[in-house]
Amino acid sequence: MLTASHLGFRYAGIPVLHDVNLRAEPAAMLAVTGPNGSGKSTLLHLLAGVAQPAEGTVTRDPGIRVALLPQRTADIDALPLTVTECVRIGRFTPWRLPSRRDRAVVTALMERLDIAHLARRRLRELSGGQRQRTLIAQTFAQDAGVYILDEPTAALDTGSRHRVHELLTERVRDGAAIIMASHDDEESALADHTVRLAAPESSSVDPRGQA
Ligand SMILES: Nc1ncnc2c1ncn2[C@@H]1O[C@H](COP(=O)(O)OP(=O)(O)OP(=O)(O)O)[C@@H](O)[C@H]1O
Repeated sequence: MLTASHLGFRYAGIPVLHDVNLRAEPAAMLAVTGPNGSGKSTLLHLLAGVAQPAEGTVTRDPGIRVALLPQRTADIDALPLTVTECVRIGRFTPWRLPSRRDRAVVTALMERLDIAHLARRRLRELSGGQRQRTLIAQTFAQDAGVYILDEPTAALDTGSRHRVHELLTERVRDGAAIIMASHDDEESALADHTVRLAAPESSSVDPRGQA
């Protein structure tokens, strides 16, 4: 579904990723792990196509839809969106009004992620975990073939975490590919495969880690 070959990336000449190779298969989950600063978010941006690699290639199957849940989404807080409007963006098609199915998908996800009671609240009025659940709902509203998730449950309590994990497992069962950055060993254990990124060069943490 999505393949990365010999990926390399630098910020202002400083190398972050070197020779990273991975493949996202249908009906499988891939965990991306590694210490802070090892380049997990950078790698996910390259895979989603929001940044271009300095070396190597990312290839996606023709027609495949890729949904990205970034770690930092400060821009969206500036918009005066309600929770429902934010989730509905996941179904957004500019040339038509939301269909009955769009509304049903949005409602079901809001109930699943326990944000239905917040429907009319603005994003900036939410707690960190409520906001994260809203953005997860927006991502899963997209009916994508590949979901790229950057530490999706980092801000969530145990109950919410389990809800998200159930959703991930279901999407995989339905044939999606999931690529997920995570610091949590229990969460990474849900994955079928793991890519571990090496510690940044200035750090002495786990120098064996190699993608
Ligand atoms: N926009 C940027 N400009 C310059 N350097 C950056 C930029 N974004 C990230 N970096 C640097 O690139 C390296 C990798 O960052 P990245 O956010 O990809 O790591 P990460 O593994 O996702 O970290 P964390 O676990 O803390 O989320 C870090 O050293 C970081 O300081």
